[in-house]
Amino acid sequence: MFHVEHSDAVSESSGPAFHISRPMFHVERSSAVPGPGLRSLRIESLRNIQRLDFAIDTRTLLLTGANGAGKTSILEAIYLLARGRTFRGTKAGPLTTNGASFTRIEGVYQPSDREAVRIRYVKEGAAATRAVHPPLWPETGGADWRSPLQVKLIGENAQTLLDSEPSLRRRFLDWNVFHVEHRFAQLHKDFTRVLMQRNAAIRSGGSQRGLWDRSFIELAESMDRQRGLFHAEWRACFLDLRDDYPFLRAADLHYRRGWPDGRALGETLDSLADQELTRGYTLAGPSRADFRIEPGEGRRGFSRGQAKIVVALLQLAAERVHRAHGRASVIWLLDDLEAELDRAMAERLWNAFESTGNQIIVTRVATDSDPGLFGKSQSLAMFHVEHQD
Ligand SMILES: Nc1ncnc2c1ncn2[C@@H]1O[C@H](COP(=O)(O)OP(=O)(O)OP(=O)(O)O)[C@@H](O)[C@H]1O
Repeated sequence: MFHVEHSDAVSESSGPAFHISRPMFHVERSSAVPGPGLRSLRIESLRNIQRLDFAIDTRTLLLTGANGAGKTSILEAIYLLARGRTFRGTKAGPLTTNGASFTRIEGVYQPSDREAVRIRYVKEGAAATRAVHPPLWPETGGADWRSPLQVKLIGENAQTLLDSEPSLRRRFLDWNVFHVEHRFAQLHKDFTRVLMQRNAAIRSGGSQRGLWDRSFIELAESMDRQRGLFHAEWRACFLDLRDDYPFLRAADLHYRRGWPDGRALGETLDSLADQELTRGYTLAGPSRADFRIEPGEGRRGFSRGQAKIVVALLQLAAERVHRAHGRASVIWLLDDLEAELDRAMAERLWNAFESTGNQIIVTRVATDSDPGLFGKSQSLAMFHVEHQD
């Protein structure tokens, strides 16, 4: 089937100021049954979106519009459905539309292997709830890391991952480890509990510290094993993807476990005993783990655009690992993918995302009806998002 449709922008929202067009551009070059993906999205009172309701019948959804139109807010809505929290910092202000009392988002997601699920996120004041019908994993109550809807975001400042505090990278790493080995969540929880007890023992003089060391070391080694296994596969996928980007020719992805290689954790902790008493917390173990991209060839770092590519490749590599383990497919949320990239790089990266075969929701700053490099997609609907102040 091949179908291209152009139409003028028509308001589909009942809100006075927010508009999304009917598809301005619709292409279906494949007759394949649509794969897993979000089939519909309804938003009420999220940022500048008073009301929005639309169906998605393509693999790629392109949202175009001027700055501040509300494109990122649509990605945010999908992210809220998937993870129950926003990706924007507190600087973005309250997510509920000024003057409204609640935010409600509803989506229908079609997984690859079972009936469609309806996911609803509601936030009223400080309280937020998320519900999945029918519930898929009653035993976990739908804890967000096992949400039926999985998303991976390349957003504004994606580069922060590379130069932020190690805690952000640890969270990123652990999130990805969870999706290969679900039992990692419990391990992480148990470890955090023992770490807190051990830290409390250090702060109260250290005499009870040894009581926690055995379980601390056992849990630490299990966590390190899981992280190490994931890293080995992740690194292999990253090195494979890296070959398409000459500036990454000699780059590598290293994992640091949180204590020196070739040295037992118990021995390391013994050697740090006095320092721990002075500092008041545990100085070695998985809570000090990190990962690094070494640029190689004597380079000291990456430009902003290069760093964005690196982060995108880290996400693509993680997705390959998850796929190899039979995990549910993710939806890519790509916010202004082209920003900071030259045309050749943007095209290369876009091809890498498209070749995953997963659903992609991508935004583009544009006020015309040109789909740009996304126009070559196999299955694309383009909407224009508009907001009139
Ligand atoms: N609580 C709120 N109530 C009403 N409007 C809000 C609220 N929070 C944010 N906004 C507005 O909603 C809009 C959100 O824009 P968004 O970031 O989604 O736009 P965008 O199309 O992605 O823009 P850009 O291309 O510049 O990234 C902004 O204009 C912002 O001022």
